[in-house]
Amino acid sequence: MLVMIGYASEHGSTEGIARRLGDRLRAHGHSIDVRPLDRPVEALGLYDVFVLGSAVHGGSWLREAADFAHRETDTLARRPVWLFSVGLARVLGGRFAQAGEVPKGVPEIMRALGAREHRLFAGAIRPGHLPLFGRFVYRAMGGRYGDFRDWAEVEEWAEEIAAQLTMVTR
Ligand SMILES: Cc1cc2nc3c(=O)[nH]c(=O)nc-3n(C[C@H](O)[C@H](O)[C@H](O)COP(=O)(O)O)c2cc1C
Repeated sequence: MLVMIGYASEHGSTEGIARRLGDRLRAHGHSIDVRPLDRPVEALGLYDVFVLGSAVHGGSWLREAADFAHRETDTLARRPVWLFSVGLARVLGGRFAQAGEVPKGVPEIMRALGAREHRLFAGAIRPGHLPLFGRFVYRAMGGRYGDFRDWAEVEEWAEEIAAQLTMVTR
């Protein structure tokens, strides 16, 4: 299968997860293109399968990921699609978790594309990612800094997708 793994990543942690998913799926013999969603993708119709992910900012996907999903709905809806988000809600809990596991706009995208699943992965944050005032607010809300990505969980999900791909025919 020719699989496109598309990502929207402000500071690289979502890109890292996209690349790790790609490595695992490649090990199952699939051809993988890992591509940023803020650049044009040619010949989208050639892909058999899509895995699309975005960092979560302000409770939503980054604009380029949502724009891509809306712009390419016709093509994507004809293929198996898996979605993932990368955020800190689950890691930090409390007020951060109140926004929920599914970012704003993602349920609508799932429905429009007929996506098979949405996963929320833990991401990473450093003080330099936030403006000074943002750092102050983040600390006051009990926020912590670090790389919380759970690579075993990411690889497990890739294995689950790989298992389902054995049942996908073009
Ligand atoms: C400005 C900013 C806003 C963020 N807003 C949220 C949010 O609303 N919900 C959440 O779970 N994580 C939020 N995060 C955490 C990021 O989603 C997390 O750090 C993620 O790993 C970033 O991915 P990236 O490195 O690919 O950009 C925010 C981070 C930044 C820098």
